[in-house]
Amino acid sequence: MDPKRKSKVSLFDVVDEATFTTKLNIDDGGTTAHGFDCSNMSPVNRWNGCPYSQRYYDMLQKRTRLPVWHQKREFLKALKDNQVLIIAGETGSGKTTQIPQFVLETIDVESAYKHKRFMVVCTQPHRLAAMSVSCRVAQEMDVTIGEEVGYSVRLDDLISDKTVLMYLTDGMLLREAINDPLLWRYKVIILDEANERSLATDVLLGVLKGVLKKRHDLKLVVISETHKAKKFQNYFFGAPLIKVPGRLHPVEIFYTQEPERDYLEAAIRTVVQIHMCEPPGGILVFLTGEQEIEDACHKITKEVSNMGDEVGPVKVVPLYSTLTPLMLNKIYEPPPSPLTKDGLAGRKIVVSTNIAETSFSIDDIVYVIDPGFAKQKVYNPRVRVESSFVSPISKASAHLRSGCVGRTQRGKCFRLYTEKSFKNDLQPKTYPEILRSNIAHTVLTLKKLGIDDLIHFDFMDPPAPEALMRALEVLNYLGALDDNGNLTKLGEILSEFPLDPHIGKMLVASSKFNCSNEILSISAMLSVPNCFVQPGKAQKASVDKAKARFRHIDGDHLTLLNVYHAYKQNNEDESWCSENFVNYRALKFADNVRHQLACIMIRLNLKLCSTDLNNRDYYTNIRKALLAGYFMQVAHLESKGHYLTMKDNLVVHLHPSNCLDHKPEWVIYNECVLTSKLFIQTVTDVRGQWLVEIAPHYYDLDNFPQCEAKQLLKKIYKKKVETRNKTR
Ligand SMILES: Nc1ncnc2c1ncn2[C@@H]1O[C@H](COP(=O)(O)OP(=O)(O)OP(=O)(O)O)[C@@H](O)[C@H]1O
Repeated sequence: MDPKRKSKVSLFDVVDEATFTTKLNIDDGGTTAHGFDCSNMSPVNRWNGCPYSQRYYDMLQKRTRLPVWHQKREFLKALKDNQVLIIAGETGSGKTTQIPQFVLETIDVESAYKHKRFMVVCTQPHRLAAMSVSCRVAQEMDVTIGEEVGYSVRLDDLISDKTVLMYLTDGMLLREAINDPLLWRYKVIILDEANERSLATDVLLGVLKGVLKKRHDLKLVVISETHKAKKFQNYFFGAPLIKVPGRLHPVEIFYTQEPERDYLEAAIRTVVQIHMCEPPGGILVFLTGEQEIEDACHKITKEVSNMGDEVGPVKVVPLYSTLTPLMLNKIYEPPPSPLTKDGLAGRKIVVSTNIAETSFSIDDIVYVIDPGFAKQKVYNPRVRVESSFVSPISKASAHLRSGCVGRTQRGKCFRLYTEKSFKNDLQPKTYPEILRSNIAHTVLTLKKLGIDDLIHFDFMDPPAPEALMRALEVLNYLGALDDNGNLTKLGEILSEFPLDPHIGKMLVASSKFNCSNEILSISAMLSVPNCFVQPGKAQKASVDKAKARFRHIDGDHLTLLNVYHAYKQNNEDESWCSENFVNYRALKFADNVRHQLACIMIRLNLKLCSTDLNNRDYYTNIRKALLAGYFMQVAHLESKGHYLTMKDNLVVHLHPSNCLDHKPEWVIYNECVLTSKLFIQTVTDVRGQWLVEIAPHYYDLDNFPQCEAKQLLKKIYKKKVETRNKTR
């Protein structure tokens, strides 16, 4: 080992803050603006033995101005004295980037490398946050991303055996616990944004509570927004709480006089008004989804450019979870310069989903526009379908949004709803994901972790008994759990896929149906929200024409397969994508997902194979494999012209976006969406006899409600018996 790497610091010895540089702006007494003594800092990076770069010093100077720096000593002392610690603070105080680095200072470099363990992990609810924060922290530590600092997210990671700090999604840590139940690789676990209460965070909390009892050397730091910190304190037996001040300047809140009829139009109008009338400063607009955000960015840019020299230039930046870290960096860039020397100031406008409420803090934002809506995932256990709805946000969410300004200067928040509506209509808080999600995959993970007594598992907020029962039932029908609720061999396999168990089942079945290559592509395409670009109304006809080129008359899954094949045949070419209105980034992402899923299949010894394209069973085999995963999401065309879902008997309609050229008697579907009616989306034509062939245990007529489909299935069963008798 490089002797320069040697450190005398052992775990939880508080490192003296006197580790700074003379290259900082130091006052005469050798201290920084915060009074730290910088005179005896080593000029060599203890992690890689290299001299620090100038960028390191520049960043360090900024870091020392973050509110959390004032509490470094207090934090390290509390961490030394306690097994669990709760940190609460407003967004932008430096928790995500600095706390893990403070913890690292307590780690002995030599033993870190000797034991080849990741010492510190910090979880994030969003993959984009994990990827981007790790890059930022690698820069702050003056090391290469993927070496000393890395990330691990679903289907992607960048780590090495040198990694000592890893940012990862909470779901990934949960998966790690499957193979390493006591998480021996970690010395300190930091659960960041715990207040978001993602499904995986909630399960992790329960799992970690158990691990902490068995591993007294493990430390846990839970980072939360101030209002929810008390709940974490209570959950962890009164663990100490450190409050970090965040917002330092007042924020004025404005409401509309009357409710807005069209929140999107109102948001764009408000952006333009602010840009025309308010002093310089960035604008953050909250909208609900990727397509809406892209449209809004387009419209804002157009409206501002129509105004010519009357206003300064704008840089409009989207922010949503499927961006790449490189694209995300734009949110931190400065506003555009004035067009001429004496021209009007430029402005940065970030248009984001609610991901910006907690996961990203952008310092130069002065104005927030909050239309009061967000896309929420809701699971209906009765019909076993998870859907996304645009719904009003909670008061807690509105508070977080207004908290995105005011840290570096005074700010303004424009709520596009009335004060009365804020007071009377918004519910106090957003319900944790565990109370509104399909928990089948979570139950599978818990079973794999050896947690059988789910009723008594220490959930912070236990899921509804109906949701739990539904999850157990679904897993039983899929063959992942036996009738006693124990994990089967297939369940073990399905738990290896970081995906909904229906997709896992489809992948496993696809090897038997000789079409796993195709099902891999379809599964990957299902993991991206929209593979087509949807520009404004003007181009709708051209987009529809382009889409028609990929259309497969038997359904949307096969159309997705056609899009993927065309993308590969055209050498993943970006300009081909834009000519055909195919979302290049989405396809690139899907391709990566496909690669990762293929690796899992190879590891599990599942055959990668295809039926010959000229064989007439090519598409039939694919449709059968789809049904093997989705046999619980089937609808039948009733004589009255609508569809009825199997067993639940819900009246549904084919979504107008479907690619079918006919109304099949039976269809499988991926989602149910409620707009003007209840629609089924992403549908494919299947045959009635396949239902009884592939899922006879589910289509057992003794347990089937009366409906037209039951009569048909009876006939199919009868015919099957007759054919069998004939062939005997
Ligand atoms: N990738 C990045 N590029 C530039 N600046 C960044 C980046 N990531 C974070 N920052 C800046 O670092 C500072 C600290 O951010 P940090 O995320 O640690 O705060 P936080 O208290 O954890 O806030 P949040 O709750 O929003 O995550 C902020 O000024 C932020 O703007």
